[in-house]
Amino acid sequence: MPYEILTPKEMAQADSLAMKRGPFDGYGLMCNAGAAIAALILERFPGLARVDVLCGPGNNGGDGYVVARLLAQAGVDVSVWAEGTPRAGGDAARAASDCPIVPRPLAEFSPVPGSVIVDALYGAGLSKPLSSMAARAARLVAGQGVPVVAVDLPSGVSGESGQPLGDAFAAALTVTFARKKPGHLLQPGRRLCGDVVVANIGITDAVIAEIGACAFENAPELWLEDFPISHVDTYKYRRGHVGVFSGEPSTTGAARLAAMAAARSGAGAVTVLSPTRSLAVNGAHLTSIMLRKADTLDEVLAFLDARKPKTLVFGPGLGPEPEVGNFLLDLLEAIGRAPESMVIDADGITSTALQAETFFRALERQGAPQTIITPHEGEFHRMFKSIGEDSNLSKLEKARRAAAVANAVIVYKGPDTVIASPDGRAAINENGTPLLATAGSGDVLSGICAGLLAQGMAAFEAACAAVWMHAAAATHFGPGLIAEDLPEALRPVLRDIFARRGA
Ligand SMILES: NC(=O)C1=CN([C@@H]2O[C@H](COP(=O)(O)OP(=O)(O)OC[C@H]3O[C@@H](n4cnc5c(N)ncnc54)[C@H](O)[C@@H]3O)[C@@H](O)[C@H]2O)[C@@H](O)CC1
Ligand SMILES: Nc1ncnc2c1ncn2[C@@H]1O[C@H](COP(=O)(O)OP(=O)(O)O)[C@@H](O)[C@H]1O
Ligand SMILES: [K+]
Repeated sequence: MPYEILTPKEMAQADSLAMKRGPFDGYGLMCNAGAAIAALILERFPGLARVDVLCGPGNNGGDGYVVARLLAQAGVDVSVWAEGTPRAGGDAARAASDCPIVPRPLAEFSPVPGSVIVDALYGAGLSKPLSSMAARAARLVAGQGVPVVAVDLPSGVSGESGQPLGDAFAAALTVTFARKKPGHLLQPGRRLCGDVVVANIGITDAVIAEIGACAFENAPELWLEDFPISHVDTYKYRRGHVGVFSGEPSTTGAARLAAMAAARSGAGAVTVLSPTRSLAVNGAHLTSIMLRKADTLDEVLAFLDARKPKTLVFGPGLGPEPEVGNFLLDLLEAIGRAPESMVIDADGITSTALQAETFFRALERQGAPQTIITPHEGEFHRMFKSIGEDSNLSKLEKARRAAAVANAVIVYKGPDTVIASPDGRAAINENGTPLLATAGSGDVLSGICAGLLAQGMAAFEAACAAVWMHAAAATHFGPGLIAEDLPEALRPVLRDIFARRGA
C-alpha cells in the first residue's frame, strides 16, 4: 500500500531492486525523477524566468543535472552550480554530460531575487554536515528568501531522523521518490521540507512490498478496516465498558476529559473510579458517565469482578507520587482479574518510571492486558531514559525500541507523534496540528484510545486511529479549541469514518 515509509537504506534497496526488475535502469530512474521535478516546478511557478540548480557529486546531483537540462529545453534561464564532480561512469556523470549547461563552482553562487533554487546537493546519501561551501549557500538562500525546491530532501537534513546535521536548506517544495522517508514526517525535517510531493519514477508497488518496510504514514487506510462499527443487535456492554481512574478533588478534570472522550469514541459505558474525597466534584460534573467509589485496590477489584470493564485508563490527574505507581503494579499483580486492555498516560507514566523494569515485566506476563502507553517528550525521557538520551536514534526508532522493551504499544506524542508496536510496526502521524498544544488534550487522547480498545480494536490500530481522530477533531473545530471541545468535535470525524466504511 502507498503508505509505507522507507528509510534511506530501504530506499536504496528499492532503487537497486527496481533496476533489477526493470524496465528502467539507474539512468532511466534518474531521468524520471528529474522529469517529475521539472514538471512540478513549471506547474508551481508559472512564468518562471530563472532557475539556479545546485548539484552535488552523487545521484542527488544527477537528478539536478536532468532538471537543469529539461528546464533549459523549456526556455527557462538556467544556471548550474556544482560541488564536486560525479563519479566517472556513474549515472550522475552521464546526467551531467547530457546537460548542455556548463556548471560553475558552488563557491561563486549567490542567489538573486526572482530566481527559484533547485537544491540537488545531497539527498538520501547525506552522511555528515554540509561542507562550508554548501552551508554558505544554504545561509545565503535563506537570507534572500528565494523559494527552494528540494530534490528528495532539503540538503543538510537527515532522511533517517529529520534532524539537520548542522546548516540545512529550508524548502518550499520537496519532491521525493516512490515513498516518503522518516525525515519528511519527523520534525524539524517536516517543517524544512515545505510541501512534500511523492513522485512515481517507475519503482512499482511490488518492489516496495518486497522490501518489507514496516513503518507507515498514519492515515485512515491503515486502520479503517478494523474500525469498530456496531452491529444492529449490540447493547451497551457489548460495545465495551471503560473505567477511568480519577485523582484528588483539585485534579479530577483530566479523568472526566478521558471518560467523555472514551464515550464519544463508542464505548457503550464509562465509569469514573473516584476517591471518596473527589466523589462530590466528579458527581457534580457527570451525567451519562457513571461514578463509583474506589479508594483501595480491593474496591477496584470488586468493580472489575462485578462490572467487567474491558479497558482501564490509568494516569490523567492521579499525581506523580510513587504510591500511584505502586497501585498500578499491584493491580497488574492481580492478574486474571485485570481488564483486557489498559491505557497508561500522564502521571501513570511518571509515577511508574522509577519501577519501569517491574512494570514492563508485568506487561510481558501471560494474560497481561494489551497496553497503550502515551508519553509526551518529558514522560518518554522519564520512563525510557537511555533510549531517550541516545542521540543516534530517530524518534521513530526510539518509539520502536520503547515498545519492544515495554511490551506495549507506545504513542510517543508531539507535533510528529509516532505510534509503535512491540511487533516492530510503527506509524508516524501525518495530520497533527498545533491546535492540540492545549492543556488536557492528551487526556482526551487516552480516552479515545480506551474507547476504541474497549470495542475490541487491537492496540496498535486503536492507537493509530485515536491519534489521527484526535488531530482531525482539532482541525475540524479550528482556532479557539480547548480540550473540552475535543470530545464533541469527534462527531464529524466519526461520521466521515462511518461513511467511508459504508455504515
Ligand atoms: N538510481 C538511483 O539510485 C536513484 C537515486 N536517486 C537520487 O539519488 C539520491 C541518492 O544518491 P547518492 O546515494 O548518490 O547520495 P547523495 O547524492 O545524497 O550523496 C552523494 C555522496 O556524497 C557524500 N556525502 C554525503 N554527505 C556529504 C556532505 N555533507 N558533504 C560532502 N559529501 C557528502 C556521500 O559519500 C554520498 O554518498 C537520492 O536522494 C535521489 O535524489 C534518484 O535519481 C532516483 C533514482
Ligand atoms: N505542536 C503540536 N502539533 C501537533 N500536536 C501537538 C502539538 N503539541 C501537542 N500536540 C499533541 O497534543 C497532545 C498533548 O498531550 P499532553 O502533552 O499529554 O498534554 P496534557 O497533559 O495537557 O493533556 C498530544 O496528543 C500531542 O501529540
Ligand atoms: K537535496
